[in-house]
Amino acid sequence: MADLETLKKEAALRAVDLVQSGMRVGLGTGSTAKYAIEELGRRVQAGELTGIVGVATSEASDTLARQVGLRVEVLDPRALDIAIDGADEVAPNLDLIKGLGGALLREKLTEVQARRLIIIADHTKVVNRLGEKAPLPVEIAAFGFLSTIERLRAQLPGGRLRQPGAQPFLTDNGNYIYDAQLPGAIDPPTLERQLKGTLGVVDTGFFLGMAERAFVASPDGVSELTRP
Ligand SMILES: O=C(CO)[C@H](O)[C@H](O)COP(=O)(O)O
Repeated sequence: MADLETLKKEAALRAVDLVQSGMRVGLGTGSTAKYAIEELGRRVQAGELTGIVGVATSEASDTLARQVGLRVEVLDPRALDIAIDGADEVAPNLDLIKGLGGALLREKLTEVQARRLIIIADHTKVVNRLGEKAPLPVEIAAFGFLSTIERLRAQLPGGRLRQPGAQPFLTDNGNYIYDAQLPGAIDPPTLERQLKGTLGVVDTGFFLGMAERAFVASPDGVSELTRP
């Protein structure tokens, strides 16, 4: 049976097939998006794609993209033709939870400007409802974070500051992340509005109504899901 890394790569390659010469491409973050960036670099180096400009959603993806020979520019107000990224959960309507890799803010800032957001994932990321497996990452300002967490705990009690070691995890934007377990019955748009209205919250890992399609790889092959 194909291992998860093989599946991630298969999904990534399908998404890269949508990229054409001259496109401005949003470059996602994470172990699945990595395969898409590497393949884009390979096609550019091989001369199969020309005039590609990448806009990276994290410092890590920026570094990788340059290493594989992609031209990388910062995000400006121009639209991106396409963005390719992974996800932590993919709901049947293609609403997503993202941000376990910690890049949610730059991902959202970038991908909201993409004409097409293409998600790449292995089959373990597909869920019936958001929050089924993954926590919802909420990026919060480092200043006053204990107060912000108290406000968040009043809404989502089962959560914790992301702290892999002695110090809290620091995002590329100098912020912290609160990983919130979601209760069973939530309405993502309502919760998103509530959280975004909470003092100290910068953004959430809900990506609602943004993805156009998802390539999901399983041992049976790659299936293509589109937004209903
Ligand atoms: O949102 C993300 C990073 O902020 C990633 O896209 C998400 O965590 C999926 O990562 P992976 O492909 O490594 O499972």
